[in-house]
Amino acid sequence: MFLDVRSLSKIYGISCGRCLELTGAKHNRAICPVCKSVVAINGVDLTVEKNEILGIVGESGSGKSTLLQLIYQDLAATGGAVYFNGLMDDHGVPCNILKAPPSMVSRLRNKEMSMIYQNPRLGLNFLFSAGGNIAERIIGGGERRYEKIRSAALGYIDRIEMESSRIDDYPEQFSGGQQQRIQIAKALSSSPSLLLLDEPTTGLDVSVQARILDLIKELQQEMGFSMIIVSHDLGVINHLTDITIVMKHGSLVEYGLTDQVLEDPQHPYTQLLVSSIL
Ligand SMILES: Nc1ncnc2c1ncn2[C@@H]1O[C@H](COP(=O)(O)OP(=O)(O)OP(=O)(O)O)[C@@H](O)[C@H]1O
Repeated sequence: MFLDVRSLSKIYGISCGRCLELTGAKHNRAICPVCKSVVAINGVDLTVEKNEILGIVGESGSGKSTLLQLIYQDLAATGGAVYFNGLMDDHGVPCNILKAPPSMVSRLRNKEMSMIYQNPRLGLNFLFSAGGNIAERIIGGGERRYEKIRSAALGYIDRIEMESSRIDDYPEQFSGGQQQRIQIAKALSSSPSLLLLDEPTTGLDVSVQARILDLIKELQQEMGFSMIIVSHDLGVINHLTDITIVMKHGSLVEYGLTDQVLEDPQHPYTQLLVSSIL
């Protein structure tokens, strides 16, 4: 198994010890009735295989972004485990990366996993040029030779269909769609095996959205990484993903092949979501 997430939880607040059992989709609430903590993620289990694309949908506040941030370790989890790409600890036991030493976590974040955020300001350093942003990640992945870094950065600029003459321009000088493409180039420049995308095209013009989604799909097929994508848009989920999970109040209410989830939704929330686009 490439990515194995087990009983993952994130609680904001003091937590009384009963928060997980008293919240989630089955109780139709994310706020613990005893201590009022917010349970953003409640015992989530999921797996992703190599080259597989998992989609996450769910209403606003259901925990989609938090789930990605826990896997990428932008946020610290309250409980649970994440196993990644067969990584073992010093004793030859599968390594829960949530408890891995900082050196391993930084290697995972700088090389093995990449995140593309809805807001380019979270994924790009606006004080660096487009090329500088890509170079930063290539250097983080271990490359130190200037010529190699520059030519790799130019290669990625070309791959996202941008003029090479713009490599020294700053993020501020690009449109929203171009900034997202630079984020994609930066994220992929370390050749990650897992790409996490949090609403990467929300807020962009529909034609720009379509081109960026096609680009992501092409690059995924070419480079063969696994992907987890959060989207409000079932069209995006249908176009890109193999497997879909549906979240509500921090827990999974549906989990299956995307075709099945969209054609024959089982949970009332998913039925509502699907019927709203028909
Ligand atoms: N710092 C925080 N303190 C308290 N609660 C938080 C904090 N950050 C997030 N939450 C809560 O965690 C829950 C999950 O938030 P999250 O951003 O993951 O939802 P989402 O499904 O991505 O929503 P959206 O689709 O609106 O982006 C929400 O109830 C949110 O209010």
